[in-house]
Amino acid sequence: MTDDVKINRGLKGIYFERSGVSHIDGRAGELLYRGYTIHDLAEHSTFEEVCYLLIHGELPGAAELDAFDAALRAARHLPAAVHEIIRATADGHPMDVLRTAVSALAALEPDSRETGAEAFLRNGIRLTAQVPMIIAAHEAIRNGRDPVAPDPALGHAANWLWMLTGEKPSAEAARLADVDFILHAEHGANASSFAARVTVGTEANLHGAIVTALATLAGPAHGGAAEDVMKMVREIGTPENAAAYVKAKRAAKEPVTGFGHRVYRAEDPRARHMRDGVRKLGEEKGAPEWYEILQAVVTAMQPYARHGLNVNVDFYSGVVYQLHGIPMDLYVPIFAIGRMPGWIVQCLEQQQSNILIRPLTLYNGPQRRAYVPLGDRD
Ligand SMILES: CC(=O)SCCNC(=O)CCNC(=O)[C@H](O)C(C)(C)COP(=O)(O)OP(=O)(O)OC[C@H]1O[C@@H](n2cnc3c(N)ncnc32)[C@H](O)[C@@H]1OP(=O)(O)O
Ligand SMILES: O=C([O-])CC(=O)C(=O)O
Repeated sequence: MTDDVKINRGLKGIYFERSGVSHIDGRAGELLYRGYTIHDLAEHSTFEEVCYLLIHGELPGAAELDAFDAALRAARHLPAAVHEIIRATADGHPMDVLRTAVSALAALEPDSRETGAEAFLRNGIRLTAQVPMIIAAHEAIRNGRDPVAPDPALGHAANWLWMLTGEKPSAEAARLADVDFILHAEHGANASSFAARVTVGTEANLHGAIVTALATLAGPAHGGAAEDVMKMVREIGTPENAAAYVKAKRAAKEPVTGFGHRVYRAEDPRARHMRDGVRKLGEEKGAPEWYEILQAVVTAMQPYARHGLNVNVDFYSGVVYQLHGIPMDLYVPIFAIGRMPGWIVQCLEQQQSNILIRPLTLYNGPQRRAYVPLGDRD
């Protein structure tokens, strides 16, 4: 009932906490994980190494990495009841199936209710290993196949492709998936990580926070964008149609998906790596037109770049998955595989200096008024 309060809708530009995990410079288009640029990590690192870095704060030594990797591989197990739940929900969107299965794991694995750093770490590693298993098992079951057992000889990305397709991936395909996971691993107070922190703020457990995060990631303004970009590319059909498509969207004041970001004003630094992936893979697979359509959209959006409207990470990633023959509805779940360490470390940070996250809404409903008994209402 106060008129002079400043409302920060969407919490735009508001710092709600300190974090030592990732640094985003939106104007420069720079992203650091624990001080290392995303470019160095994408070029030289593996997802397992990045998980260790994000969670423990330092790059691992060889023995530390081996132990971390062994723990991840040892955690590749799903209770039989989860396969039953996947069967029962197999016709649903993979993101709904994934969220339901993680929720079921909370009820099936007794230590999931434990809180505290040690429990978050233990459950976080287990969930990091289980999330790709759930997605791959769903893909097998909905196509009438039995889930593929994990291969302990394969790393995280290669094993996920193996479980998804039942075929051993090439080194290049495994590396591209690995880089994709690295690029999606962490991004500060994005909507899904913030939602996970809100859950932990109530002293809830990690499984609950990951369920919250999965629900939040699914929307098209966040992780769902890659799927929408692919739909857009299909709708555009040929590079010549891109300008008219963009013009119509702008005239209707609708967002062009894969563009825009709450923090970046320069190009999202992660996009560069995915752009290279689309170009190379498109040429390799004899399908260069996808890259050409995307670039035609970028050209058509050029006039808006000076307003800070550039491509984000998801502009190119959908087409990379498409070129790999991965169904469109798996694009958001793939983002979730990559984002696991980000969610875990944000939850750990939240828990280490916990506080209930509870902002205010400024009331603008009716003034105080007299209650009218049911029989006296019009
Ligand atoms: C991994 C990720 O989550 S990355 C984001 C993935 N999402 C998408 O790609 C969906 C498309 N993008 C969007 O909807 C938005 O850019 C968001 C939701 C990501 C960010 O939105 P906000 O930070 O709230 O920006 P906001 O909506 O205020 O946009 C600022 C201006 O840019 C315009 N704008 C923002 N995104 C777009 C877009 N994709 N296409 C066209 N115009 C856009 C807005 O219309 C607005 O213009 P105005 O000031 O003239 O009204
Ligand atoms: O930071 C954001 O708002 C969205 C994003 O790019 C991410 O989660 O990777």
